[in-house]
Amino acid sequence: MSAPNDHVSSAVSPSLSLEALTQLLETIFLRHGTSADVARSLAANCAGAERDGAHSHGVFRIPGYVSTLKSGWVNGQAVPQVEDVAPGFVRVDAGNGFAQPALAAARPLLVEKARNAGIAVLAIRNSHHFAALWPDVEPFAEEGLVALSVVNSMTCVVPHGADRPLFGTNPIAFAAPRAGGAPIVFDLATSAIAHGDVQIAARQGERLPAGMGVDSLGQATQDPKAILEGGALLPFGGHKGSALSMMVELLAAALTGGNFSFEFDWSNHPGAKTPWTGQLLIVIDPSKAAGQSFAERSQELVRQMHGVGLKRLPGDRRHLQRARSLAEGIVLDEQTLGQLRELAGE
Ligand SMILES: NC(=O)C1=CN([C@@H]2O[C@H](COP(=O)(O)OP(=O)(O)OC[C@H]3O[C@@H](n4cnc5c(N)ncnc54)[C@H](OP(=O)(O)O)[C@@H]3O)[C@@H](O)[C@H]2O)C=CC1
Ligand SMILES: O=C(O)C1=NCCCC1
Repeated sequence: MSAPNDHVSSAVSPSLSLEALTQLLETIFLRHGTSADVARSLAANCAGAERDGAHSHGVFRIPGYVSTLKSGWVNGQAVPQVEDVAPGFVRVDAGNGFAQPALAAARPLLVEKARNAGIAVLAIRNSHHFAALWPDVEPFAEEGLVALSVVNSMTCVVPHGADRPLFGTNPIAFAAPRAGGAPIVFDLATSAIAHGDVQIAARQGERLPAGMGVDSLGQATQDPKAILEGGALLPFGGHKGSALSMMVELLAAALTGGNFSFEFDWSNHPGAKTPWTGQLLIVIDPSKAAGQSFAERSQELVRQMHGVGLKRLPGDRRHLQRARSLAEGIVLDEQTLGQLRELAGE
């Protein structure tokens, strides 16, 4: 097992420690006009995704962040405005900035309210979310809380039974504490495949499994380029995923005051990639619930699932990859690392 090194190329593939990758990404964000707070927040998020092998939302996203910042579509210096509106409700206007700093700004108040009232809602609007959603919920479960979050994105998914795209890929993430183990966490796009994975498949010249999307004529296709160039994605699970995607539009946009996935127009900002929408979080303090300890019950459920033959829980793959990355370093190919260094001005 080799030790993680800091920006040192090896004969095989270069690997970076989490700290070195985070620092490199922070430099990129700062260099492209974000405030120090925003740079720190986005770099930690993106490096954490890469560490966990969440490649569709790791360093793959950096050129998109940079082109978006350059286009003027997003305010990298935005200071989120947190409003305490009710005993169980916090609102944030992200000021056309990124969603992660808005969550960070509202987090202490949200947790205080959830612990006092048993439940609290955070409604973020006027925000851009270009990342994986699990980093937004996992930390709540690590401190004993249950968290659910939804965010809508940009029109690229055809609602079940319709013939043109309207919804975003609209992920749902959930985290719950578990006694004696990592929290239970899942995070899934409500589309049959995340848009990022379609882009990666197109770049690598791979075909997609059947049932993921349609071409510009509405015909089923397994060609990722046909989906990206005038085509669209399908929801997962037909009418069921479509209903969940609709729910995400309602909660992340209508309830927060953010844009629906079809409402914003970025055509005057060439290079803009980040959806300008909203995000909702619901945080529950399970110590207020009836019965035995929630975390013990979570663990009992997992035990029973393993008892019926389950080998992999959602989150298991990430945790395995996390342990590997922390021990051996985060492996990036030469070309990607070179591109990151260039963006960092190194
Ligand atoms: N910001 C935005 O607007 C958007 C962000 N996204 C992000 O894209 C990412 C990828 O989404 P998606 O492609 O749907 O995710 P996946 O389909 O890869 O995984 C969805 C969930 O299922 C788990 N899982 C996958 N395979 C198995 C299995 N065989 N057995 C048990 N559990 C399994 C995963 O756990 P594990 O992670 O451990 O594999 C994960 O929690 C998400 O992080 C999402 O937030 C997507 C759309 C829009
Ligand atoms: O992968 C996706 O789908 C998306 N990720 C970031 C925001 C846009 C949609």
